[in-house]
Amino acid sequence: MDRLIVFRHVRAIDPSSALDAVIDVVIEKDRIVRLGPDAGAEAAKAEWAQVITAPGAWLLPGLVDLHAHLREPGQEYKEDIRSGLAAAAAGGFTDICAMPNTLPVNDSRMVTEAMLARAHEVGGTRLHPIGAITVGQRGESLTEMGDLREAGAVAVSDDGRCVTNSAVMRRALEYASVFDLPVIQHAEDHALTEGAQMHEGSVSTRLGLRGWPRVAEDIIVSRDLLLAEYTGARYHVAHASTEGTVRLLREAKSRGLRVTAEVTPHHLLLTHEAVGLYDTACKVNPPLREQRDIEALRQGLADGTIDAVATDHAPHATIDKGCEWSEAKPGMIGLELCLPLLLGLVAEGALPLARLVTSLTQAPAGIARLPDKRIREGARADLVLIDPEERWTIDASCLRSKSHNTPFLGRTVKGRVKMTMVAGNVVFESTPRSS
Ligand SMILES: NC(=O)N[C@@H](CC(=O)O)C(=O)O
Ligand SMILES: [Zn+2]
Repeated sequence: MDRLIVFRHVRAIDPSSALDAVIDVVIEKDRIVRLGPDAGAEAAKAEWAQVITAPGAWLLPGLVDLHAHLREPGQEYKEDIRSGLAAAAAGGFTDICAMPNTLPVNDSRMVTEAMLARAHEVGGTRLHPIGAITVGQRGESLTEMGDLREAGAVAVSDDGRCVTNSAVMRRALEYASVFDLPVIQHAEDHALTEGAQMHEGSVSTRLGLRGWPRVAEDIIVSRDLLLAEYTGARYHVAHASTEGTVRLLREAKSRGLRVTAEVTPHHLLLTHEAVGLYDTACKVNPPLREQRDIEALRQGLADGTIDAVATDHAPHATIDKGCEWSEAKPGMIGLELCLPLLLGLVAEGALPLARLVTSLTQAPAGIARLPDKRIREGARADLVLIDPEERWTIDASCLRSKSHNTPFLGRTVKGRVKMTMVAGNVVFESTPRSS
């Protein structure tokens, strides 16, 4: 018998289809076949139907992450494709894009194909590799972007490193546009951040750490916007962290440039004060900044200047973090915490729910040119069911990721992913509430 899943009386939220209503959603095989008030009443009577009645639950399109580090190949002790995809499914993601700073770097068809073959074996959440911009991420010669694209890469980036040479960046934008690939920049002028350990400000002064000033990001973003305008290419800013980046993007977009940007949950929620007394869980690139940056990033996300939320899920093992601050690797995990943390922002009134949903679904899908994320008849059944009321405390034992490097451990959040579905297949289902 073909698969038949019936969601009864769920609040379905899909801003791109102007949908926010309590309805039934019926899934046959891999597609949404019917939706509407009581549209599932008949189907629910079928003996083989799997009926999901979850009063108060929300049904959203499957989430898309433009920026995750899965560490395979090469650093599987931090994460691998299996654990990374399991974490993604538990976080409500049906599609994630994997950054190329693996070992070896994903700068070739061979690595892209190997990653995809592995993801295929594992199943569940879909993996979309991002190829490197330059060979070995060394910032010198361009990769074979046509090959990467043909093998399945959805974008190019040297993330972890910035393409600082203007001539290389210009050629990268020109070359990538031949293949309609967005160029994702990790905007950091390395000359200004040499030896830097955190945001340059009052906390870095107090702790005696060398600072990573905002302007190191702003300089690259402003130069890149000029190059994007000159070349007409698709340019995307990874993990925007400064007030200046938001201002520059707003101006560029007002003139119709084809530029996009993402922001991470941690840059929307934490300032440099979180570093406290050298808490290495808060060491991240770009660094946690100040309240005025948070305000600008939230405003930018709310008004669409920043298109997408991306996790920058950057797993690191205890050995990489349980050391002196200066030795600790930058990065924090995010796949399983993104949605509940940001639902907190919505609850506070700092972000409209519709913007949050769009920035985690339709917007990143569009940037990576993935199929639409929609809740409507005929759409692929990529869905996430959440209980918006469930309170839970973030604890290492409930994480699927191999690494637990996050400053949010111990924080109580409201809202939990109950089920994730990829093309009608349930790839994650939470155990029923124990209380
Ligand atoms: N964000 C980080 O602090 N670290 C990332 C690289 C990156 O995104 O810059 C990593 O790969 O660990
Ligand atoms: Zn980066």
